[in-house]
Amino acid sequence: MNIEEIKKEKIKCLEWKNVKPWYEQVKKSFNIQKDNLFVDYSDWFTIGEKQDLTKEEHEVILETAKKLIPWRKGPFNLFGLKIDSEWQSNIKYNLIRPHFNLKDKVVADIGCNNGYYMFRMLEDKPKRLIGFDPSALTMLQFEFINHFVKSDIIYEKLGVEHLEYYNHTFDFIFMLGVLYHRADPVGCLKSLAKGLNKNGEILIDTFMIDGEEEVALTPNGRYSKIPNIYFIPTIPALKNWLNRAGFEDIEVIAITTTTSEEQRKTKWSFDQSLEDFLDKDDKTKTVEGYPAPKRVYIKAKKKN
Ligand SMILES: Nc1ncnc2c1ncn2[C@@H]1O[C@H](C[S@+](CC[C@H]([NH3+])C(=O)[O-])CC(=O)[O-])[C@@H](O)[C@H]1O
Repeated sequence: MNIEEIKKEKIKCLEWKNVKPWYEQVKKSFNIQKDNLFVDYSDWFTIGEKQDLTKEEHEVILETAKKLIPWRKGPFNLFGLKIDSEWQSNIKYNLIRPHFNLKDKVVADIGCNNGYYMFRMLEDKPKRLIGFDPSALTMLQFEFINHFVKSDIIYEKLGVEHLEYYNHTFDFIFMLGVLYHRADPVGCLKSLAKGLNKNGEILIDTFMIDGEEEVALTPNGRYSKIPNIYFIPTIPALKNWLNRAGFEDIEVIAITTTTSEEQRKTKWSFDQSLEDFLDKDDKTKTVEGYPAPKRVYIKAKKKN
């Protein structure tokens, strides 16, 4: 696989009929040049202050942010404009935060969406930070925000399937909320192992079901109205997958049930959110009758 050729091919999406209008709008925001902006790396990832911009510049920021709806991950505060995304991603970030130190490490965030976690990870001063995500919309959300942050984060419009062919390996790989989207989860975890340096580590989260049996739920069609969910394992089954993929020291760091505090409709998101995905009369079930979304967070090391 020639990764440079794939990258060139993928970037052509900026000319696609549905993507071009987003890109044209983002380019307008690139005309706003500001230096030494205030940055706050906390829950509302904040760049710049209201007084930094003229009225016309504020209008461009607002128009661009609106054009790039839905904002699934965040929240961001851009020159006082509060982009309150569907997910309060700060809840996930704060949960995983005590479990890593990225100082001087080469780090990847696979399925990085618009880069919210990567922007927050900058506080650790990693040696290099690279996000992989095949979505054009989230890439443009990232480029819009990063134009003002001016970080050296690299956003690759690539998927986890490209990781093992990338031009270098990583010390630490995050892959949050991606494994259930993969039809071959063990193969996907093997790609993570191939993408790691010796002694490399991963931190992942995925949907899980309760139980001690080594089994996985395979939804028939949609799960929580999401079309591409393939396997939802018990924790013992997930540990077997990780073991087969070449990981050891497998540590469960948290188990959570998604709440409507964490995922909800906002004016920056789609029309539907968690409350529409669960059974109206029984919030422990999805609309399809499956167990409601529960996530397990795992840290593991590559076997030597
Ligand atoms: N082949 C692929 N390879 C990598 N990423 C992909 C692929 N296909 C889709 N994606 C991307 O994976 C992300 C899944 S969301 C998790 C976001 C964040 N990590 C979070 O944990 O909040 C799911 C969720 O919200 O649970 C999206 O950004 C897709 O574009």
